[in-house]
Amino acid sequence: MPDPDALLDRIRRAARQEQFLDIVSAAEATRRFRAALDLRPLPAEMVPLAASLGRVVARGVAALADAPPFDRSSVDGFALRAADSAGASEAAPRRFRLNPEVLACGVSPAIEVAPGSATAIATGGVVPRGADAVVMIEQTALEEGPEGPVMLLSRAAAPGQCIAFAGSDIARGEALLRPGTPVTSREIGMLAAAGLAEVPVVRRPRVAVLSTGDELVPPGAPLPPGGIHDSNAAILCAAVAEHGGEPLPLGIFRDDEAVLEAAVRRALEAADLVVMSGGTSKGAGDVSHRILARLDPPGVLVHGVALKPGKPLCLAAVGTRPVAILPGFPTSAVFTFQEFVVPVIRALAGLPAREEAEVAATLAVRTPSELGRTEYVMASLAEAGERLRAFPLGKGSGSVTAFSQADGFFAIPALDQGAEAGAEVGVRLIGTSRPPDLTIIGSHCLGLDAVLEALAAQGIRGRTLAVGSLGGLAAAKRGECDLAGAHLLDPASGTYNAPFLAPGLRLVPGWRRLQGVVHRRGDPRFEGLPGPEAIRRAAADPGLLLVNRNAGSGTRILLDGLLGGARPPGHANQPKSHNAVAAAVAQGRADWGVAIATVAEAYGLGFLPLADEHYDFFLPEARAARPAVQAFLAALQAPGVRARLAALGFAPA
Ligand SMILES: Nc1nc2c(c(=O)[nH]1)N[C@H]1C(S)=C(S)[C@@H](COP(=O)(O)OP(=O)(O)OC[C@H]3O[C@@H](n4cnc5c(N)ncnc54)[C@H](O)[C@@H]3O)O[C@H]1N2
Ligand code: MOO
Repeated sequence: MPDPDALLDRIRRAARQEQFLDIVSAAEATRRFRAALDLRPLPAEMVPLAASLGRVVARGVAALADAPPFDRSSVDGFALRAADSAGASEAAPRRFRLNPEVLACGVSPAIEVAPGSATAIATGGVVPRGADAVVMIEQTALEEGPEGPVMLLSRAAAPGQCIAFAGSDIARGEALLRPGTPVTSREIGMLAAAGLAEVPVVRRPRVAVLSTGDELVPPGAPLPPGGIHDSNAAILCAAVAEHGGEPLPLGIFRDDEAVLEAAVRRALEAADLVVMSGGTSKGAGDVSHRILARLDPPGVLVHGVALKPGKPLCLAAVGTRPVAILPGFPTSAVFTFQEFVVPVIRALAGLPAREEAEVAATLAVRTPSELGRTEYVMASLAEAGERLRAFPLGKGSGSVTAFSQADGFFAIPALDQGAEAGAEVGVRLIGTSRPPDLTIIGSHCLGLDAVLEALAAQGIRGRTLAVGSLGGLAAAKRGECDLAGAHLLDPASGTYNAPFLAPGLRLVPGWRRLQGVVHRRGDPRFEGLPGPEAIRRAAADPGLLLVNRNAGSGTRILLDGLLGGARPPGHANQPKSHNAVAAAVAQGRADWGVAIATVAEAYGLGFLPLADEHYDFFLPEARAARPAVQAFLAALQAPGVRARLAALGFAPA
């Protein structure tokens, strides 16, 4: 175990080199940020009842009216004096003179119920003076007497029977809502019943959201080479609204200090809080934090947090107005936003702290971590018997999907270099995701989406975790998934998947897909060659660059077999998906690779067939009876799914 002080010293020195001169812990960053801000809820404003949904009650709201507003009959029947009914029975019914009025809803009674009399009343009718009970119509009969109509009652009534008394539900002046209550449809119903047309709510904090970066284009606009869609602004604005704020999307700004400074100054005038993303690290274009030095004090409070994702986070205040510059990487941006900015928005919005839930899980694979930063690892959860298993998404800070698709995250402490497979981790849950009905781990295939969509239409939620064919097989053996998708070639027998079966596993046939060499159309070095011949020539041509695949993938096993030990240029470039291979070839970063026909076509690439491989599923016997698994097996055979698979280019197994 290294000496922690010496380690911290090393980390500080490294941080200085990185120019994060004052890197602090997450707790210290939070402390400094909060100390500089005024975190009381913003002032109240009155809004119409219908507009109060989702807002936060600013001050106590008292009822303006009783509910019900009068003593009200809760049945259809007759209002009478309970004392007159004493002794009534089927054998000896009591007789009541019927008063000449009928108290429908909304009718104000004119006739007092005198002893020995009764008045017909509807559910919701006003109980008339003199009456102290209502009897149900089913317990009565009517007849015509010598002095007019008579009601015969066959059961004695108790005083107060079938009457809802005025104010018994809501009493005028009663406190209905307390400050800090989020208004839902339930609160709105009570307020309406108590006569309120307007509600005092906390003014929503206005949060200006700016994206910076020359490469950014808004979603919907075509991507130029090197361009990226601005996803941060979209997720941040939506998250602002989710936590009681009002987003002000201010758009995308180039890495131009003067333009950005003017935008930040405008944002500070219009908003209660300013959130930027991008340009906070150390690149030449990273200008955002420099601007803050020129605004009103106290300025930058924190720049650099010993945290992953999120190291370059910059927290500042202009007066007591919070400014956060989030790292540009999407996972880093949204993670630091959730950790540091959401509590501030909620406080200003008058909302209570967010509820946080944590579950215990066993880590499925060894997870390395950078020394010196507390690393938060986004993970998916899968049920494995009694226990939950945590699978790190392994997508890194630049991923857009890591935070959005994770069930939660766990921490690896700053002084650890990783966590071992089998370690117990506490996973803090994100959002409202619950474990899926069906977990499929292994090699991902586009065809799987056709099956899972059919299941989704039946209300069955499937989840796929792409860990490669061998990873899926291992997970199936450990009983951590319902199915493992695989396309594993056994070179000795030339067959797929079956040779890899282990006790307790069953093989479910999936479909066949064509693997082949992908190249740019028209490239004379490939055009027209048979696949295996193309590989032999390409491997011998030093001018051609390969894009390989990751170890453990079925495609890599196939390619390794065909290369026969050769390591052509580009061999070390090993992305994890068919799409990455196709993109590298299409964009000219490589000249050839191996991928499936469906993907080659999607990228407009030339395709030279190599192998008709089988994509099947390993099914742990212990899971076979689960309804979601049975539904999956049925969907695999369904004509609609088969047709979709065929349309995508997948052949029957
Ligand atoms: N030499 C060093 N390089 C980097 C360091 C470092 O310490 N030394 N830190 C790394 C870490 S950690 C992070 S996190 C990132 C964050 O850098 P920036 O905040 O400066 O972000 P950018 O460089 O502007 O962008 C990074 C990345 O994210 C994409 N991006 C930016 N904005 C958006 C957006 N609105 N929507 C979607 N994607 C966005 C951008 O295109 C880049 O790909 O720096 C490391 N580098
Ligand atoms: O801290 Mo950065 O957010 O690792 O990727």
